[in-house]
Amino acid sequence: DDSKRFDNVTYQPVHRQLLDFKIKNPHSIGLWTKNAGDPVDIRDTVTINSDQFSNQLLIDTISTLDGERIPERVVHAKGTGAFGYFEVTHDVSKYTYADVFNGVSKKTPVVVRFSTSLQPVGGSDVSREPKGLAVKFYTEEGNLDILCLSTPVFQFRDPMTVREVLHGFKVNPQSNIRLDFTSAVDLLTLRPSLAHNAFWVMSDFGVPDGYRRMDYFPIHTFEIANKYGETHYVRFHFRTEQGVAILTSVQAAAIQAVDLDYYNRDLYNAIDSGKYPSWRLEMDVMTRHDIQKVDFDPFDVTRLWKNGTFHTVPIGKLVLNKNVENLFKDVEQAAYSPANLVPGIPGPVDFLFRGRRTFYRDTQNYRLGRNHNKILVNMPLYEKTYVRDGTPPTRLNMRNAPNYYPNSFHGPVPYVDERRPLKKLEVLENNAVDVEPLWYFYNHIIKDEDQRLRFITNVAVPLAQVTPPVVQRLLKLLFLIDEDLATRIRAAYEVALVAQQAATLVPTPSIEYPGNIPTTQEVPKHNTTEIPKS
Ligand code: HEM
Repeated sequence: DDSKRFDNVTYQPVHRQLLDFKIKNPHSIGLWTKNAGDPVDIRDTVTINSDQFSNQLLIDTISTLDGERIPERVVHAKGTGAFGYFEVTHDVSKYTYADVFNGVSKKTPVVVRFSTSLQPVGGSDVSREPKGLAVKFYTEEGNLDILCLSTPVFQFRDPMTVREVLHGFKVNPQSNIRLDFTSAVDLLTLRPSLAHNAFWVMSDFGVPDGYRRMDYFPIHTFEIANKYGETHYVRFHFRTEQGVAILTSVQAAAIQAVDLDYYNRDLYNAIDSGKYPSWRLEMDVMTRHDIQKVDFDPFDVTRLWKNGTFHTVPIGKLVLNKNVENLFKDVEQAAYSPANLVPGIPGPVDFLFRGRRTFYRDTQNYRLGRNHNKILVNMPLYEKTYVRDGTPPTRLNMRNAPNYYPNSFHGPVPYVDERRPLKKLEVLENNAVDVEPLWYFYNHIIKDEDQRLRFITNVAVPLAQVTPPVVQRLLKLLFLIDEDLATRIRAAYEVALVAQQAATLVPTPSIEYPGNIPTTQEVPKHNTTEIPKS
């Protein structure tokens, strides 16, 4: 028995997935059927020398294979997921009446998706870019989706900028080069709000050592409300209980050369071995009064809140204890939307968030179809709507219930949420770019000379690929931020240019094959030596 033979061999859980299946299912899981359910005859599984047009198995096989791909996510395309729960550890009822965060020790099931942000589906996990965590809480009051990045600041405040960033930072339309640094730096210097997030990404924080080893931030300032209708303004943070760990660019390059799935592997192995990763969820809180007094815009997603203006409140714990069963079912078809909020969490009020309310629905309608909330992984615990028909899955389509509202025939009815805040906050945002957070990052968030040196090298090395006028514009921007930073990057850039030139002088040490690739086979010559007559 195979499963016994491998008992003493140590495989990583990712390598023994099939063996684990076999151990769980000591016999075949059943008869193989065609797509409509009729059993497959073994003679139809081979088609050579047969009437292929009469072979429904062949037709089913090829036509479904042809349709296997759906559009990949326009961002955050590469990712993986897991199941788990969220447990409330502290009483936060004075801040929010959201059921999911009320009642110490209450557990809510979750499905999460971790992602890289700019990689295509088959890309590299240890690429230098923000990483994502999306959490879907299946609460009693509907799905709450909280989407986070590994950087505590975002790139821009105006949703209009998003397409330019994805075009400028993803693949070049002619050269097919992923992350063309000329377009990235060009855009960044013309839209300097992007620089703060870029500083985080180019620093040690840009390549964490696995999805388990980083903190995650929803970034936006959320409005939350308690049962008296009082509001607070909060920034949530998921703090890793595995400890923050980073990879240097050199380490990441070495890993990337052999393993594009380094993060996926680490997460799967950890969960499968019972080392369940967890994060503490906490929130930095300001009152309505506080936000009017501070000397910075607390809704600005491109900057951090200043110490002394808020207090931090622990909420609970996110624990992941189950690997997904099927990547397509549980991860690819998952539709996380920041607009999926619940009573007690009215949500962010800034302009970027308002944009995001529409984008995710729209992109998921395109990617998964208009009924994407009826796909298994996205289905809320309870749902009764007046939505009907459309592209499958429609599930029971509300059976024979009335399909218009209002009606006098006992269709679903709305409720009155008396706790809902009466006043709506209107926020106006400034379009100016403040370089102070960038100065602060370089001088205070970067803690020591080693970190500073790695940051400078990470910025300077790719600059050698960028056209000189664009580099000059970047150096000007850096001078506005901090003279020491700009001087050191300029010096490191000059070294990088020389190193790049030197690299072109050294021939690539590839191995030559003599002649063309053979496309015919030599007839082996037989030994014609005559056998001596005895
Ligand atoms: C204008 C701003 C933004 C736009 C237009 C945008 C757009 C998108 C789109 C189109 C997707 C793919 C969704 C899908 O196909 O299912 C996505 C995914 C994601 N976004 Fe954003 N995004 C923006 C800002 C942000 C911000 C501020 C955060 C976090 C603080 C964020 C976090 C994420 C995450 C974590 C995912 C991956 C979701 C998943 O795992 O399925 N995004 N975003």
